[in-house]
Amino acid sequence: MESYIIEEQDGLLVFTINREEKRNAISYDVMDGLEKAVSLAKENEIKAMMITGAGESAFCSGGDLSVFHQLRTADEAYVMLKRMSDILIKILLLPKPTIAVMNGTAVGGGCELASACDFRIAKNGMRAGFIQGSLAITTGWGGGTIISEKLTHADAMKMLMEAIPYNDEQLLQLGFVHSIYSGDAITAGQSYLHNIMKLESDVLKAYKEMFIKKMIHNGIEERVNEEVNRCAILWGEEAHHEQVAKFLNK
Ligand SMILES: CC[C@@H](C(=O)O)C(=O)SCCNC(=O)CCNC(=O)[C@H](O)C(C)(C)COP(=O)(O)OP(=O)(O)OC[C@H]1O[C@@H](n2cnc3c(N)ncnc32)[C@H](O)[C@@H]1OP(=O)(O)O
Repeated sequence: MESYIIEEQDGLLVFTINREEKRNAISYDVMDGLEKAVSLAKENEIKAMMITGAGESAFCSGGDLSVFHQLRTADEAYVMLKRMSDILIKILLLPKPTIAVMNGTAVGGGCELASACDFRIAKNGMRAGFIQGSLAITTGWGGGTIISEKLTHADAMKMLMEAIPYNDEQLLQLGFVHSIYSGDAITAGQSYLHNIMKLESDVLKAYKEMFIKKMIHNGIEERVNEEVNRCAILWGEEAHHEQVAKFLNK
């Protein structure tokens, strides 16, 4: 089975992580798919991009720990973290509206992926959190930097430093989630974007570029690189490997 699905519906490019049995963890194959999707999303007939996960249980459980646990040193981790951070930057700076439809649990890198999107909507009952701190690392795909641009200082810091999952209502209050839905993920995403999709592509592009300019002015790319470097160093420490081993051996 393919680890991702890319489909187009009336100008909306939908990317679905298709690894339900692994709670839609991000593997190297999923990274390939995201790179392909972002490139397809640039085509003229695409007005907006949606990212979601297969099934009812998880949006994305972050990096695939069973694979990434083999990366032991800072240098080894850096290559993986940098690649995924480049993907997040591409999503962030895509001159089209993007939405993460969080159809279930989003933790670790799953929250980072959602952060790169302009809008985040959550299925009722889901939970999400930047739990990286509990694994003795920081966010390492750029998500910490990105969310510090989008939430208030205190809310972003609380989410990163508490490193716990929050429920849907708490996520709404923190400003991480913009709407709570019930039912089918793709329908919910289409419904959220309904009015936006009525506008001309050039209008959407002009608005999105205002936000892109601000982020670039704020040095987003350089700051994300710093995040990747610092996470890579923590990744190489024994404290991180011990926490991951605990999850894998549970
Ligand atoms: C690596 C990048 C880094 C970053 O920079 O951000 C990160 O992403 S760090 C965060 C990594 N993610 C995690 O620590 C989350 C780990 N997963 C969980 O805590 C839980 O699985 C869940 C997401 C809360 C879901 O819980 P539940 O519904 O009870 O499912 P299970 O725990 O039983 O999992 C089912 C199945 O899936 C495997 N799984 C889940 N998450 C991952 C993952 N991230 N990587 C690899 N495999 C994962 C889990 O091991 C189970 O497999 P089987 O035992 O073979 O069925």
